[in-house]
Amino acid sequence: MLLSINGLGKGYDSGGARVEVLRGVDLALEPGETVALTGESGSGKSTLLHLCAGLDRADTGRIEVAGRDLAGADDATLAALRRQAVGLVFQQFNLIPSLNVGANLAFHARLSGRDDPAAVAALADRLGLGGLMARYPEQLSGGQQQRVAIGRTLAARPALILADEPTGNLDEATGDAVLELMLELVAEAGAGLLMVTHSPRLAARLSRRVHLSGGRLA
Ligand SMILES: Nc1ncnc2c1ncn2[C@@H]1O[C@H](COP(=O)(O)OP(=O)(O)OP(=O)(O)O)[C@@H](O)[C@H]1O
Repeated sequence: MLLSINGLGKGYDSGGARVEVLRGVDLALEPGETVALTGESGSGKSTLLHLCAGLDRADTGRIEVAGRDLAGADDATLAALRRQAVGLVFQQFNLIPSLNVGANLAFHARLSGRDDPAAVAALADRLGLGGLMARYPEQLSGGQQQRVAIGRTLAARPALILADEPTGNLDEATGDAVLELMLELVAEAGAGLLMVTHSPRLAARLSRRVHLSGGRLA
């Protein structure tokens, strides 16, 4: 099992009151599965993704990534997990402005100890970025920047990819093309994907859909 979530609970203190956002979330994701996570604004989708990435800690329940329990893990273990097993793609591309495309692509692979220049070059070609390696993020279109962000994540070869509306910033045609490419590359890598989207149309392109409502998944 790549991702295993049982009875996950998370709340926040907000203006003196406690708001329980997740109230017993269960989810299992196998390698190679792509799961769309839908839910109304404020239902807790980003909260769930952050917990899966080890960026925040749950109040109750269990969450395991590639067999490692995140609840009991110390900060160093969580940081290592983020470097080696989990890849994140956000709506904001979060590219490093002072690095060119080639260096942005290699950055996470280096951090995770999987820097392989030939593999990065092949990935760049697949993403249609081969001719843009010397450019800087500000010299790219939104769709190109998001392809770099996806490539940077995939170059580190994470087992689990967490994506928060990865095409939310792009026009429909560009977003569709970028998603198609991402799904192809994720499938080739045999990785698992959990992707937040507001779009039922995009959700239908993934192998399964789960809906977050009232703090639980259905
Ligand atoms: N750090 C925080 N402190 C207090 N409340 C928070 C915090 N983070 C999130 N919340 C609250 O938790 C709820 C869930 O937020 P979250 O961002 O997970 O929802 P979401 O489903 O991703 O929403 P959207 O689709 O609008 O991005 C919201 O009511 C939000 O205001």
